[in-house]
Amino acid sequence: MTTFHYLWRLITYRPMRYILNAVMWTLIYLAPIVPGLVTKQFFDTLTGHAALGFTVWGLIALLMAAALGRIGLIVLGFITDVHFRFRMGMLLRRNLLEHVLKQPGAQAIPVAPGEAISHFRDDVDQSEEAASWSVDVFGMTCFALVSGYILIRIDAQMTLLVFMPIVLVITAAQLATVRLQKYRAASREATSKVTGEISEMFGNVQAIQVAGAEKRVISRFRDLGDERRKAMIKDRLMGELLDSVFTNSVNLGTGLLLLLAGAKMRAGTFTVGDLSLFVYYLTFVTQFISNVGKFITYFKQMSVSLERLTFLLQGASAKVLTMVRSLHLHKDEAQEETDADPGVKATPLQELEVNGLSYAYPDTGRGIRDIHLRLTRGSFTVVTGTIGSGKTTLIRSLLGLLPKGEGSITWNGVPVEDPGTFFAPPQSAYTAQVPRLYSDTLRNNILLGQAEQSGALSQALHAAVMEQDVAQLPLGLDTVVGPRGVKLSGGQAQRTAAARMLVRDAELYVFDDLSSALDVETEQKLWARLFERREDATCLVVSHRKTALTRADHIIVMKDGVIEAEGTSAELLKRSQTFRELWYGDKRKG
Ligand SMILES: Nc1ncnc2c1ncn2[C@@H]1O[C@H](COP(=O)(O)OP(=O)(O)OP(=O)(O)O)[C@@H](O)[C@H]1O
Repeated sequence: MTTFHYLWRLITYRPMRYILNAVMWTLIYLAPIVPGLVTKQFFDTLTGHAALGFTVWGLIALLMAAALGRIGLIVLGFITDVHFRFRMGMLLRRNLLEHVLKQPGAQAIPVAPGEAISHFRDDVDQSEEAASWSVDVFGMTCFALVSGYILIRIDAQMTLLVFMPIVLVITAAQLATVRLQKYRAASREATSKVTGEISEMFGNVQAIQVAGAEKRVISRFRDLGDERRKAMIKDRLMGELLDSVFTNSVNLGTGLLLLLAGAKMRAGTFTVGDLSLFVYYLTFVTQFISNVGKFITYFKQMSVSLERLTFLLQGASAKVLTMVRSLHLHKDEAQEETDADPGVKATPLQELEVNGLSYAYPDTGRGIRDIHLRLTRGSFTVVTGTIGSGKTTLIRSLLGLLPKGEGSITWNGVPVEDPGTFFAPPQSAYTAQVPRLYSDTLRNNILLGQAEQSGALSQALHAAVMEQDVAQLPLGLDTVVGPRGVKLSGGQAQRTAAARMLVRDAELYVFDDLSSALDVETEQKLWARLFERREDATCLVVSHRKTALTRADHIIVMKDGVIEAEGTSAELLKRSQTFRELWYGDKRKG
C-alpha cells in the first residue's frame, strides 16, 4: 500500500467527519480575508483613495468581532479535529491489536513488548498527524487561492514576489525529505531499541544480578542511549533546518515587498491600503508556507510509520490497519459483539489424533517433523526427550500457539481448522513451561476473569498441591503476587499456573514440563490428585521424570524434532537408547 493510499483509507474511514472538519478549518483559514479587505478600505479612506462609512472605533470593533468570530471557529475546529483524529487513531490501534491477538500466542509480535508499545503509540500518532494536517492544507490552499486572486487583481508583480518563496520552500522541502525520512526512521528505530532494552532490563533484574552483569547492561544501555541521542539530533536538526528555510524565505518575501512597495507608491500605482492588505495577508501566507512544508514532512514521516506498523503485521496486508470496523464507542455495540460470540464448544473428547504435524522456525529451520500421535479419553501421554528435541514445539504447534505448519489434527474424527481458537477451555487447558503471573491477587491470577463458583477454586488449589502455600501467604488468596507483589517461588508459580488450568473444567490438560520446578513428592501428589478429581481427564504432559513416566499409558520419545520411539516405559527401556539415558540419568531425582 502506498502512503497516499494509506492516507486516503484513513480519511475515508469516517468521510462525513473528515468533511465537517475540512469545512471548519477552511472557514478558519478563510476568515482573515474579510478583516484584510476592511483594513485596506480604512487606509484607503485615510489617504483619500476611497470612502468608508465608519470611524477608527468602528474599525476596531469590526476587527475585534472578526477576531472573536475566528476564535469561536477555532474552538469548534478543534472539537471536530479531536473527534476525527481520535477515531482514526483508535481504528489503527484497534485493528493492530486485534491482529496481534489473533496471531499464534507464541509469535504474536515480532519485537520486544516495549518496542511494540512504541509502534502503537508513536506510529499511530504520526499517521493521525498527517491525516489531520491534510485538512489544514486544503483550508490554506483555499485561502491562498482567494487571497491570491484578490492580490493579483491589485498588483500581479507584487503578488508573484509574495508567493515565490512558497515555490522555493516546497522545492527545498521536497529535496530534503528523502534525507529527513532516513533520519526519522533511524531515530524511531533507536527509540524503540531503548524502550525495548528498558523493558528487558526490568523483566530480567534477577538474571542480571545473578550474572553480575549490571555494569555491562548499563554500558549497553548507555550505548543505545548515545545512538538514540545522535539519531534524534540529526532528525531534529533536519526538521528545524527545514522550518528555518520556510520562515526565512517568507522574511525575504516581506523585504522584497517593502522595497517594491516604496517605489510603486511614489509612482502612485500602489496605495497604503494595498500595502496594508499585502502585509496583512503575508502573515497568513507565511503560515500557509510553513504548514504545507509541515504537511509534506508529516506525510513523509507517515510513510516510515506505515512501514513500521506493517512490520508488526508479520506478513499480513497493510490493509488490515485501515479495515473499517466499529470502535465500540457505544455500550450497546460492544455488548452485541460479546453476545454474538458464543465461543467454540466441541463434543466431549473421545479421541484426538495428530497426523504428519511439522513446524520449522523460520529463523533457525529447526522444529518438529512428521509427528503422529493419538490420545484417547482418560489417557496419560508423556512426551519426553533430550534438551531441544522439540517437545515444547510439539505442544505449541498442536495447541495453535505457533503458526500452522503441515499436518492435520482431528478431534473425535472432526478436523480442527483453527487450533489456536479451538484449544481453549472447555476443550483444553494448558500450563506453559514458564508461567506468567500478573501483579494482582492470587485469586484473580487463578480465575483470570472467570466467575468464582463455589468450591471450584479450593478444589483446583488442592489438586495443584497449593493449599498449604496459600495458608502461609499473609492475605491468603487475596495476597497480591506477581512482579509488583509477593514473589512466588518457581514451583509456587508453576502450581499457581496449574491451578489456573484446573479451575477451568477442560477435556484435555496439557502440561509443559511442570517437573522443572517441583520436587518429586509434590509432583507425585499433583498427578494423584488430578486423577482422583477426574478419572476421565486426558493429559498430555512434557516430562522427563520417572514420576510421570511410570504413570504414563503411552510415552513419546523425541529426538532432533522427530519421534524416535514410543511405547510404555517397560517397552522403551528395552528398545530405546535415548529413553534409557533419560531414565537412568534421572536416578538422582527419583
Ligand atoms: N523461537 C524459536 N526460534 C527459533 N528456533 C527455536 C525457537 N524455539 C525453539 N527453537 C529451536 O527448535 C528446537 C526445538 O526446541 P524446543 O523448545 O521445542 O525443544 P524442547 O525439547 O522443548 O527443549 P527443552 O527441553 O529445553 O524445553 C531447538 O533446536 C530450538 O533451538
